[in-house]
Amino acid sequence: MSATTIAPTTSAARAEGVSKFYGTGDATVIALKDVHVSLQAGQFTAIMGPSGSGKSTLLHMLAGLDRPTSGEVFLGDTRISSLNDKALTLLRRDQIGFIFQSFNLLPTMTAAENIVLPIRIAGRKPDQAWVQSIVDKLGLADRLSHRPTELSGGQQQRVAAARALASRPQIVFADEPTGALDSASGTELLTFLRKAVKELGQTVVMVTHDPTAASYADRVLFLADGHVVDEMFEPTADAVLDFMKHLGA
Ligand SMILES: Nc1ncnc2c1ncn2[C@@H]1O[C@H](COP(=O)(O)OP(=O)(O)OP(=O)(O)O)[C@@H](O)[C@H]1O
Repeated sequence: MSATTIAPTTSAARAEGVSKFYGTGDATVIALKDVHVSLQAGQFTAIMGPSGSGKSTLLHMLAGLDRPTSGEVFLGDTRISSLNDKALTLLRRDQIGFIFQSFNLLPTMTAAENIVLPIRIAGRKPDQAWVQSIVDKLGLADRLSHRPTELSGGQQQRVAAARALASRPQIVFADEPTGALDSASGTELLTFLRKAVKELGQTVVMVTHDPTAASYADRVLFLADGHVVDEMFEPTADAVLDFMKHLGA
């Protein structure tokens, strides 16, 4: 009988017994309750669930944008829930990429300047070959000298995606990244995120309402009432939609 080899897996981020309460007394809202989850490095994970189920709260906890009421959050081997504010700010700047629904580009800067801004702020030099490969994959090469107002929403979000990946972060968090995009621009962005994971070895975690967007992921986590209630690997849009109907979304 041959021995079974279990492939080693590395956790890019994990939550251990994470709860998050907002408010006090009768007004307390339980946004997350005892969540245990581990997100694999080199995977594309989508977080789905009905409105108010805790998706953004979980993303904010994992990304060190907010602190849990109880429980622990790790980025790789670093216990981020016990870092002070300054250390957490540096960790976010140096090791995490963010893509938000609203792009958050600086209007006075060109696309090229926006893309490398976090690296410049950190006092480092961009890896030009890496940045160029990201820009090429995103089809932004002929837009680099444009300012955000001279770009479409889809192009602005692709600049935001380039900025998120420019420093080769340990993990990229995307909160509803296609929420403000038309479907063609959304597809372009999702195709890029898929390639960033498959071809560039990046790790992406995305909150979305859209089953089609979730189908680009390797794994979907389903939240309901502040709990992770299920997960799906190699999701299809139809399977995700069916599951969301069960959750009453
Ligand atoms: N800063 C806050 N203060 C008070 N309650 C909050 C705060 N942030 C979130 N909540 C509450 O926590 C719960 C979870 O919110 P969260 O935004 O994480 O859900 P979500 O699944 O991302 O929702 P949506 O899909 O509508 O964006 C909700 O009941 C929400 O009203």
